This record gives sequence, structure tokens and C-alpha cells, in this order.
Amino acid sequence: MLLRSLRPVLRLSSRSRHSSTAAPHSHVGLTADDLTRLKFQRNIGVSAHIDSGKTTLTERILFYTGRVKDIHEVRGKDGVGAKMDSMDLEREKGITIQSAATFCDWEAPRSIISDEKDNYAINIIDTPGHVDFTIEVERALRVLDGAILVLCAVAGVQSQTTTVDRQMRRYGVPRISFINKMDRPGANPARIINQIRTKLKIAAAAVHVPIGSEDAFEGVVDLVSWREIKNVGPKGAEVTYSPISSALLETAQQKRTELIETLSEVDERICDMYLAAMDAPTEPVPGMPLESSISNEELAQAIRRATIALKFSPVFMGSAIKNRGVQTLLDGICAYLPTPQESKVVALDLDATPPAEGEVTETTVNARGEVEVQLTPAGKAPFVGLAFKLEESRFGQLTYIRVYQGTLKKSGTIWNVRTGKKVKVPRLVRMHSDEMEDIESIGPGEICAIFGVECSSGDTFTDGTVNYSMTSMFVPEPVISLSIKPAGQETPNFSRALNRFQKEDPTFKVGLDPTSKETIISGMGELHLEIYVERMKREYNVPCITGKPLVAFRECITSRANFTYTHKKQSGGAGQFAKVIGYIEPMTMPGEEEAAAAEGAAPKKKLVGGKKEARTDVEFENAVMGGTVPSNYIPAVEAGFLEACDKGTLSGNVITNTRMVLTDGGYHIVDSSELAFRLAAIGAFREAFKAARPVILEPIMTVEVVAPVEFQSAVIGSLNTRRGTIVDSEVREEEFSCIAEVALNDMFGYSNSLRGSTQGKGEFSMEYKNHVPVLPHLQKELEEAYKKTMPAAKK
Ligand SMILES: Nc1nc2c(ncn2[C@@H]2O[C@H](COP(=O)(O)OP(=O)(O)OP(=O)(O)O)[C@@H](O)[C@H]2O)c(=O)[nH]1
Repeated sequence: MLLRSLRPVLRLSSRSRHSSTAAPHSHVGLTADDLTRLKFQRNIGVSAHIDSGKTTLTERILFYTGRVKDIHEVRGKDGVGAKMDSMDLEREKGITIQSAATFCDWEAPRSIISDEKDNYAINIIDTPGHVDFTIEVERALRVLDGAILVLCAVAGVQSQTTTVDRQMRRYGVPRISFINKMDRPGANPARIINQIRTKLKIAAAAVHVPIGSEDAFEGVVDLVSWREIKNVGPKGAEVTYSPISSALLETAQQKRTELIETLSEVDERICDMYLAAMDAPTEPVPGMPLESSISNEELAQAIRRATIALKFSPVFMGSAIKNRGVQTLLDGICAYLPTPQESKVVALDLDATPPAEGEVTETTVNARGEVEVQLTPAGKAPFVGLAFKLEESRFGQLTYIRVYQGTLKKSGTIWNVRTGKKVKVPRLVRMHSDEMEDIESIGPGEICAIFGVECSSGDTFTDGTVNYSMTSMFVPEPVISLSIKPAGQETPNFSRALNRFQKEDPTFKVGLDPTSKETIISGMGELHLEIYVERMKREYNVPCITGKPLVAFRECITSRANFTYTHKKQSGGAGQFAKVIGYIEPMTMPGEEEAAAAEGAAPKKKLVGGKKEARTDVEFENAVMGGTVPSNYIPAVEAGFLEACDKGTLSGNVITNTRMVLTDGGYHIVDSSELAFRLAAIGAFREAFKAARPVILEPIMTVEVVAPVEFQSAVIGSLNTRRGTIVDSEVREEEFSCIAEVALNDMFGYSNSLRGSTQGKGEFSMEYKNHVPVLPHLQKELEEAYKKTMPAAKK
């Protein structure tokens, strides 16, 4: 079927005017071998809010699939720690910091009720839950075909669940929801499903009914295969199947009907079957609901179709820690999540030029005017792979690659599309957390790692016969920074470590404060930076002293302002002359763009791989007519504008959301130069900036606090004193949660204060929401503080 669906696309590219490079190779179709391999291949991620049990669940998956011999708990008493938390810091803190890749094999039923089994190969990436490490989730989802969204049976949809949901939408990743911790007091799956529907706005329905609750949670009724599934024996390794007991039959019938009804809203085929069953009810199969004319297999197919079409999420239930429901989830992964062939993967053809305006062509061009090609996961197609994660290992740089088409071979040669460099693949491995297995070659749809290849995160590799680039990942801007210096003598290890971290993690940035000459590191939160400072000490033997964390303020304008500026210098030798006329204006009103991004809109960042990364939050437009500024000086004006945007004049922070339009100007035949135009642009911009009612912006965070109910007023009181706005709160049986929006600047020291006010029982998480203008008194303070750091002449 896929061959059929791909064919039109391939034909289109071969017919298209410009896809001369793409066309011949695109004809490489999928062989029978490819089809079989892909059918039994799954690439999935495990993502969720902090502490939902992702690592505990992955540990079970590895145990039941035979990848690890025993189960070790996160912060377990045996002191070993979970396999996927391989860093010492992760094991000490009991949190996942880096995503870890592994793979396993699973024998899943051939059809939903069949006793015959097929062997599936599953690549799994366990991702961190903490928002400070969100880039890890971002890059994992970029290369995965499906995901398990883990939710706590008590806490349900939490702040980071919504972030992960947004990331899944951004990359079009279908997901199974897994309600974990069904053993907890207060577990309430119906409430969680309702939250998935209302808060994540996706159709969802249970495919399970729990058997027993809290401590007595024993297993599930599977509504599709219509039987009870329980785990027995040591570590729940044995799975037993039995008919549904009479006590649960009625609930199961209702829930199966609910499942079919929910599916009918998003899948036409099951809707027709459901209506037909309603119109002419057949004699119900004893013990089955009314619409029993819909077979188990038809129901399973409908779930699969709707899940892959991103319209539905089947909800599984279990308790990872009590070893319940994990094997059934594995069966679900194989049954409902897509094969690599079913995920549409698009690359940019850098050799193709987009068709002229008005030209009728079948070339696919995206919103940025780039020509897109669809990749075919055929083993014989030209190799295309994406380096999505870098890691320093004992043997040198380890680069994780998702192979999209073609085959990657050990000792083969590959091209880095961004740098144009040819490199040999000295060693090819499959990763199992921090262990690896050497392999000779790897086919499309797979995830592997290569050694000793210099590249950056996000680079595309090909076999050199195609010039394709995978589109970029969304990279959030840092919100916090601090100064750092070695505690002792500065050794080369200091900059070596910072360079490496920067290369591995695009959300970690290193800069130099031009005034204080201090090294400044910035990132996604206090924990993010704290982890890197700790790693400097442990991995590079460079203990460091850090300054107070500072919020990443930004500056922007709020109105339009015109400029007419002449840069003139006549002091012996050649003179300098450049005149620029135009205006600056806000691109959107402050906060608007972030709000759009928060809704899951396509990221505005340009390519990370393939072309040079460029700023897209500021814009330059050349509207000069009649050559009053010769075209060879225009790039210099743009460069001047961008340089001016690096440092605002209010507080020295980066300027954002600003467009400069050059409409007119003047030049001198002898005295004009690129330098003169660059300086003119800087001068013009600074002058117009003052007139355009500039403001300083600060990051606002969405903060979620969960604590026992008795501390509710203490928690709300402390959020109020931090100028927080409570946007949502929920009281459950014993605990309550509340969501507030608070300026990051007011959140310093919050973890200590929360610990104090809740006897250590409260937990919080926060994530970046948007930047908004600071209050006038803070703006004044920041401006004054900045003026004091300026040399006297510049004030
Ligand atoms: N009651 C109960 N506790 C669980 C269950 N699964 C995990 N836990 C506990 O929840 C805590 C967090 O588990 P992890 O597996 O580290 O969660 P995580 O989502 O990987 O955490 P991060 O990666 O740090 O976000 C640990 O103390 C686990 O023992 C479960 O099914 N029931």
C-alpha cells in the first residue's frame, strides 16, 4: 500500500523542473526486504512530566524484553540505579538529564487476539522530564516515529505534560498515553482521560479497565482483545489471559462503547460501522456490547488508523513499579504506533531552486520558499541521516544518527551537508544506554551512533549523491545566565569543557561580558546551569566559581520611528560617508510571537543543519529604489543593524522583535565604504531606537506546584508575594496543584522557600512562557544599573 502511496510523490519529483538531483535516486523503491523490516520496526520515545515514571517504565521494558538481566530502581536501595540513568549525576539526583537510547526485541501477537507472534525491533529513547533539559525531548521527538506519553494516575496532565504534548504536535508524533502509578491512593484514570481530552485537546479513550485499585491493582481488562490481562510470578514476568469476570463485564461493555464512540468522532470507517450497528443491531455476542458486530480486529485497526493520523490517543493503564501492564503496553506499541515507513519524512533539496512565481509545477515548496522532497526508507536509496545528538565518550565524540534512507556502513564515506566535508565512518554502533554494540551496517528507519566524526548537533549526512538537508529542530532561547570562572588557575580544560557542552547542547550558550570581561553561561534554568558547573568539576577537573544567576532580559521597541542619519568623517586620509534613511518598527507586539510558539506554531528559527543559522526575531528589509544606496552596500547596512541588535542601549541586553526598513540614502563616489554604511546603520538604529519607545522584557514562567492540601494557603500566599498570577488550581483527595505565572526574576530561591513552607512535601516545576515588558520601576532600576557599568564617556 505504501508503494502505491509513495509513487505519485516520486513521479512528481522526477517531473519537477528543478529536482534533477533528486529524481533519479527517488526511483529507488522499497524492496520486499525493506517492507518486511520496516513493518516490524518501531522508533519510540518515552516522554512526560517530571517523576511520572518514564525511567522506571523503560527499565521494565528492558527487563521484559531481555535487554537487562534484572530490574534496578531509580534511586533504588541496591545503589545500582536504573539502566537508562547512566550518568552519576542522574543516579545521585534521581532525575534524567540526558536522553538515552536503547533498543530491544519484542514478540507481539500477530493480530490483536492471535496466539501467533511476530518479532519487532524497537528503538527507545528515554527523555528527561525536567523542563531545563527540554532540548533533549525536542531532539528525540524530531527523530522518532511514535511516543508514549506517561501520566501519573493521580497528578494527571501537569505543566510539562503540556509542553511535551506541544513538542509531539510540532513534529507530528503519534502517541499512546500510559497512565502509570495506578497503584497510588487516589488513582483516578477517568479524570486523567478527561484531562487529556480537555487540556491536551486530543480525542482519547481508555483501551483498558483497571482490575482492582490502589494496592489491590492487579491488571487490566483489555477492551480490544476482550479479556483480562494480569501479571503474575516474580517481577510480573508472566502474563496471564482470562475471560472478563462478571463483576467487571458491565463496566467493560460501557467503556468499549465509549472507545468506539470516541473513535467514531475521528475515524469515518468506524463511524459508519458504528452507525450500521446501531441501525440494525445484530444479536449481541454474549458478554459483548451492543455494537459487537464491530470485530476486535476492526476496532484495533481503527485505533491504529486514528492514532497514526494524530487524531486519537489510546489510553493504557499500569503500574511500572508494581510490574503491571508493561507487556501489554509493548504489544500496544507494536499494534498502534507507526512503522518508519508510515511517518512522512521530508528533507530540503538544496540543489533545487523554487519555481518562479506563477509557474505551474508539482514541486513542493514550503512557506520559506525551500524545495521539499519526501524521503523513502529504502535500503538502496542514497543515504540520508540526521545527527541529532552528540556525546563525548571514552572513545571520542559519539554522534547519534537517525537513518532516514539508504544504508550506513562501517568504513563507508559520508558527506556533511553543512560543511561539505567528506568523512569516513570508523566505527558504527547501536546504543544501549551507555553500552554499545558494534555493527557493520544499518538500514533506514534505524537509530545508531558513529564514532570519531566531527560535526554539530542537527547536521545532515548523505552519501554525497544528493544535497538534502533535514529541517531544523526548534531551539528555545536561554532564560537565565551566570558568570563563571575557574576556582584555581585557568587551564585549557575550562574552555575545552565549555566548547564541548555548547556543541552538544544548543540551549547552552557561552559568551563574554564585554564590560566585566567575565565568561557568561546561559541556559534554560538554574538546574540546567548547575548540572554543567558540576560536570566541569567531575569530568574536566575544573571546579568553578559562579556569580548570582541573572535573568535573560531582552529589549524591544513598541512603536515605529523614522531615521535619517549621515555618517561622515573627514580626518586626514580617505573620508567616510554614508547616509541612510528609513524606519524601524516592532515585528509583532511584545509577547505575541512567544504566545504563537507556545500554541505549537511552526518555529521561526531558520535551518540549523544545511545553512547558517540566522536570527529570525529581527528583520532587515531593503526598500531602496533608484540606487540611492548602491546594492553592494546593502549587506553592510544589514550587518550594522544586526550588530546594533546584539546589545540594546537600555540595559545591554539583546534586542528582539524589531524590523529595520531602509528606504533611501546617499553615498559618495570616493568616501563611501562598507564600513561607513555599517557604522551609519548602527548610528541610525540607536537614534531611532530611543524614539521608538523601547522597553525591557523579562521572561515569565509557568510554575506548577503540587503539595498536600494543608499547605494550600501557604503556597498560594508565597506565589502572591512573588507577584504570581494563579491561572489554575485543583484540589484532589489529599493533594492540590496550582499553576501560576510568575516572572523568573521573582523565582530565585523558590525551591528553598517551598520546602520551608510545606515541610519539604511540596514540589514545583516551571517552564518558560513568554517575555513581557517589565514594570516601570524595574525598568528604571535596570537602566540605572546598566549606566553604572558604562565608561563615563558613553553615559
Ligand atoms: N507508586 C508508584 N511509583 C512509581 C511508579 N513508577 C515510578 N514510580 C516512582 O516515581 C518516582 C519517579 O520515577 P522515575 O522513573 O525516575 O520518573 P521519571 O519520569 O523518569 O523522572 P525524570 O526523568 O526525572 O523526569 C520514583 O521514585 C519511582 O519509584 C508507579 O507505577 N507507582
